[in-house]
Amino acid sequence: MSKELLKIENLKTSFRIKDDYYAAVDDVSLTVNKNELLAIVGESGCGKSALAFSIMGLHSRATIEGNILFKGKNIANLPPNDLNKFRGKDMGMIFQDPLTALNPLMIIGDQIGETLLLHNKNLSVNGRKVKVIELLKKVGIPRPEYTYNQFPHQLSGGMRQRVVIAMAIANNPELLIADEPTTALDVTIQSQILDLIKVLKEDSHAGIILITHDLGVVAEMADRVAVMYAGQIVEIADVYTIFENPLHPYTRSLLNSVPNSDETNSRLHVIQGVVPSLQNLPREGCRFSDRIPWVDSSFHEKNPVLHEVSPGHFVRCTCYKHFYFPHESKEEKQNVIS
Ligand SMILES: Nc1ncnc2c1ncn2[C@@H]1O[C@H](COP(=O)(O)OP(=O)(O)OP(=O)(O)O)[C@@H](O)[C@H]1O
Repeated sequence: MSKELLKIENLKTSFRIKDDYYAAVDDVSLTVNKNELLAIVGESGCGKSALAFSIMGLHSRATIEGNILFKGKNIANLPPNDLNKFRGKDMGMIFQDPLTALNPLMIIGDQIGETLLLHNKNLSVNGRKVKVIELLKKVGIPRPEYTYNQFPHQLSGGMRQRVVIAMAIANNPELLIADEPTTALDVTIQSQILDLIKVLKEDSHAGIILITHDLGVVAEMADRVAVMYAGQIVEIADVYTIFENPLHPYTRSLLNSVPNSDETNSRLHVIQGVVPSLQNLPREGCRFSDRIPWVDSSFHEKNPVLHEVSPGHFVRCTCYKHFYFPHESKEEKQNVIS
């Protein structure tokens, strides 16, 4: 049986702004296998959430082009009723902000119970309660019977995120999408939540898409990494390759902008500028070229495509062969990939 759980082909998600449509996700293709954690990284505004919401069918006003194949079935543009058969059952999502993901007027037990009921209409009231308590225990809530009757505002941020995870995994999804699940949490709680996601992967062999800014988390958790810039994947490879042999200037800039305790003398690189807004995104040529103006424009492709430079390692635009950091020594600059 195929290991492939999700296959996205040429996905384009566009938002209407005034009278025009602008693609926030532009020609993205990727796969997620069972028992695999694919991390998606990139600065704010690169299109990571737009991609996650497209997979879950959560955009109400966007146009979606391309294919989203879940176990071979194309779920792009399915009517909500058909999509609901997958959402919350085969596919679960952990959102960035647990407060907005929970209903403030409903006790925790009823919220999780409702998710169970949606996909298992025969579950008795008692059976549901037993299952909810089990789920609360599974996500590490210390007094599940007590928390069952609490409202979201009575819980700490970490506990709320655990509840959101319990909802996401209630129906044993085969695909779990976690969109910056620890952004709103302090560092100790962050690592507990990430450990929980790791355990879930080990226990259920689900495929997981983890969207994060945190490269430390990526190094620790991911099997493969997709680096997104301005709506496109600019590099994708297994986690070891991304950290040991990053090629795209954007990947290298991201990695080089993070302090590394092993290399106390190395200089950090500050990526110039910001991700352009949707209306100002360059739609032709290398989208990252404006942020590396010291690299000669002739080195960029006119229509950059993903090149497979080694099995499973794809890089967009041949400019990677000529990239160097301005602070690098002459020798290092000459050492660029030929
Ligand atoms: N509903 C919308 N209507 C118009 N533009 C949108 C909409 N949602 C997102 N965008 C724009 O699409 C682009 C990608 O946004 P997205 O939220 O996917 O980025 P992101 O990489 O997830 O950022 P963050 O890490 O901050 O969550 C941004 O320019 C954003 O302003």
